[in-house]
Amino acid sequence: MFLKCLDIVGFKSFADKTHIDFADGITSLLGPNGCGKSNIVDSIKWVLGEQSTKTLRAGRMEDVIFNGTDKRKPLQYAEVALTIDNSERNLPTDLTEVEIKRRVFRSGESEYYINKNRCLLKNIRELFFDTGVGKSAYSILEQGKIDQILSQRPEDRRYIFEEAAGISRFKMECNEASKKIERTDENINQAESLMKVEKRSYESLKTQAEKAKSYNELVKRQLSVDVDIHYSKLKTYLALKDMRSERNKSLAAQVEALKSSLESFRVNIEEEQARMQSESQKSHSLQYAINRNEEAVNSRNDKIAFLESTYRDYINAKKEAENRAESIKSSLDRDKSELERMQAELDEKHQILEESQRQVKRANLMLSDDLKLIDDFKAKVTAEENLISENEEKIEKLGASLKEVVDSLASELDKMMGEKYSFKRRSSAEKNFNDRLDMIIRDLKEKAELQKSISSFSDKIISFENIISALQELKNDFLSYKDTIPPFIDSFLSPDGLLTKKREISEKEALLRDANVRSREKIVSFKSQIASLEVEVDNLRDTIKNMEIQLASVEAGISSFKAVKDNLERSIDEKEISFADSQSAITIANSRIEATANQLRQADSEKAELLNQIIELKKQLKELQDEINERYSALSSKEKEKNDTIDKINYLNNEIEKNELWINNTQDLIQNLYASFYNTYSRNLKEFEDRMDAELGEQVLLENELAEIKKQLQTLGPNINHMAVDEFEGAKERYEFLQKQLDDMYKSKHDLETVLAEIETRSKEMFLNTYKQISENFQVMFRRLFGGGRAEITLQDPENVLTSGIDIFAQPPGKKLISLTLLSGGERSMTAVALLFATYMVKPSPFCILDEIDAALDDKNIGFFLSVLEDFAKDSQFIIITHNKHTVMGSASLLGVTQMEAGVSTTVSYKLARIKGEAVILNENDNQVDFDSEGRRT
Ligand SMILES: Nc1ncnc2c1ncn2[C@@H]1O[C@H](COP(=O)(O)OP(=O)(O)OP(=O)(O)O)[C@@H](O)[C@H]1O
Repeated sequence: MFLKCLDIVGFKSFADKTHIDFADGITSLLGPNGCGKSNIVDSIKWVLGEQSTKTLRAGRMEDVIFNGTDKRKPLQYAEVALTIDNSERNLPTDLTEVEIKRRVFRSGESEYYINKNRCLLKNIRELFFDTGVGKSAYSILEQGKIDQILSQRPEDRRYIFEEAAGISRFKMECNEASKKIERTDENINQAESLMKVEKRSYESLKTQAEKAKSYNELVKRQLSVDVDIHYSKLKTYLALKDMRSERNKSLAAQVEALKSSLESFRVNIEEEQARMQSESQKSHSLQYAINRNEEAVNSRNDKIAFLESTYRDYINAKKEAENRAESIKSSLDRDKSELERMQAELDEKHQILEESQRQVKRANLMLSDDLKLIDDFKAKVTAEENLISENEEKIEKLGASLKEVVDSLASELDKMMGEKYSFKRRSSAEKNFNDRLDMIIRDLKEKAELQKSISSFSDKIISFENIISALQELKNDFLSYKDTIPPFIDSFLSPDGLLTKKREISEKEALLRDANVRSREKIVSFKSQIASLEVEVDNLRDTIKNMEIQLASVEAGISSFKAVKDNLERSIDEKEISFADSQSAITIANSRIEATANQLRQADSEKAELLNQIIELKKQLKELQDEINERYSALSSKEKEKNDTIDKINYLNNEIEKNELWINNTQDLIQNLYASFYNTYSRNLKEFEDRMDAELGEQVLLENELAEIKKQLQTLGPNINHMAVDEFEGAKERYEFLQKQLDDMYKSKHDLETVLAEIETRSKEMFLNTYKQISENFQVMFRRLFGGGRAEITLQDPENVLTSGIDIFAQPPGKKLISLTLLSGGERSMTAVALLFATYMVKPSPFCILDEIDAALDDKNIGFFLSVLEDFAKDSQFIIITHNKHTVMGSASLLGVTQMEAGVSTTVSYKLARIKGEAVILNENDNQVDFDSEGRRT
């Protein structure tokens, strides 16, 4: 088996996803006209890469997409996937199963896949090269193709032979090689015309380049000679410059030496001047010291005079202080005895004051005690009053409770007693009881009287019968009285009873009222105590007031007394201070007298010392001035020497400047050399520094040579193409490149032609070989299909087998050998089938789809056709679209195509069976299918 299954969606009438499994051997595809059988064939062609819309029976490629029905909308894309069993390696790949898929969208975009990998159409075509399968191979044979095979254009039949010969690939390669040769020819032509142009410019540039080259060489030589001339001059300038520089160096060294000696002069002079300055400063300071000492002697004289007058003043001051101290002392003694007396009086006054203060304090304490007591009593009164009002509140509440209890008692009584217990009844019962008791008492009294008399009349017997009966009646009276006392009284009297409550409330109320009475009594007593205390308080306040007045007057007396005393004390203090001052004045005067005497002694000795110093200083000053005079004459001679040296340095510097000028001029000449060189050659002379150390020729000779070169350059003229050398290089490169390219192209063309010739030879061989076999097989197959007759194929142009058309001649049994056009429809089909099978015999295709090629065959020919088909079906897979019942019955399996919904194709499974010896078609439910409704002819 080669074709394994087919999955279609959206392709032509197969709107829904449709999966078709293919079987081995012959499979008949059956169904009514227009149900979509050929669409299955189209889908296989399409997935194998068919690009011709005509072959696909479509106007445009978009027409293969389901374009909708009355009920369905058109789809946007069509997709067909064909799965191929490659276990026999019919396809050039190691995969055992290959799925090729093609998808097209309404936008025109197409996609190809091999085993789900996106690929190009080319890849699919290559997969099927020389397998007999493919868009233009002979694996799919429709009625249209029969016409093509048998058409009047013998060239159109070649593809069958080429496919069988396996030269399709070679043919393609030949085409490609031819195209390549054509392209190479075009390229060669282009390159050759380019070459012509290039050669012209090559030769012209060559001449120009040679001229440019000799020009360049002359210029180079000119440069080299001129470099040497410049360097020769440069060397001279540099030598001159060096000489001047050297001279300047030695002059500068002399200047430096003079400068350093000048410096030492300067240092010596400065040192000498410094020394002289220090010595003159010294002489000044000596003079100054002498002056100062003389001034000091004068000041000592003044000081001594001053000290002597001061000494006298201090003696007088001492005497004054002693007199003052004596008078202060006597006044002080008087004041002190007065103060003692005043102190004793003041102490007494203080004692009186303290006593009065104590009394006031006591009275105040008593007053505060009384006030405290008053406050306590008032607080108690308030407490009792609060108690009373609390109790009254409680009494009020108890009164309300009592009223409630009395009201309840009254209503309870009223309720309990009803009419049974009346006052009247009770009054009468009480009256009866009372009367009865009075009667008994009376009776007993009588009996008692009688008893007394009995003692005298013992014969008389006292009868108690009457008393008993009276008591009996009393008991009855009591019982009837008791009946007037209602029993609920007990419940009233019980601990929870209303009467008990009433009594409790009354008791509480009585207790509260008693308490209030007691509180009121207490309040009265507290208030009387408060009143008496308040009287006492008023008295105490008056007393205190009086005492305080007294106290104030005592205090005032004390303070005025104290003021007098304080004054006295202050006067004593002041006098004591004055006395102390006088004392210290005496002491100070003593010490000052002593100190002044010392100072006088000191001043005298200092004066003597200063006079000695003045003599010594004057001697030193004389010596120093002699030395200064000596130094001054030495310094003058050094100054002269220094000025001489400065004059010499100035002269040398002048010389150096002159030399510098020379050097600068030489430097300018050197720079001019560089500048003139650069101006002439646009190059830096320094580039040729190596010439500096070279042995340069004589300058005159060099200049002659330069003049000669310039003459030669003039001869070459001004028209030099300076780019020519480079341009010539480029042109040469291009020329050589083109030449190489041309050589390559000639070679590649030659190679291609060789390959083409080889392919053609090989193709020719293969074609002829296959052609021969098919030709032989065709004769055999024709006879077999026609049951005799003769047929042959011939090459129209045996010299050019690869392009030659192929003629077919057929002679059905009993007829003459005639051209195909004269054959009947059935004969044409048979002939085409014979050719197809003849080809199969040489190169069987792994599958073959035959679309109604049996349509024109009669039953006899169908028999021949089926017998041949069965033979081939052993090796190949055949799918036949047919309306012929015999073909259907000769198939191994059936596949039905139908349209349950108008315009939408689906597949159905059918199978063949024999019922009562007759071949029938059964559907999936084993129901017999009427072939005529599925097919066309019986
Ligand atoms: N793009 C399309 N969308 C929907 N239907 C299409 C499309 N292209 C073709 N068809 C329908 O497919 C049908 C043709 O199917 P097909 O030629 O396969 O029939 P068939 O079974 O081979 O018929 P017959 O036995 O007559 O040869 C037509 O009815 C046509 O309208």
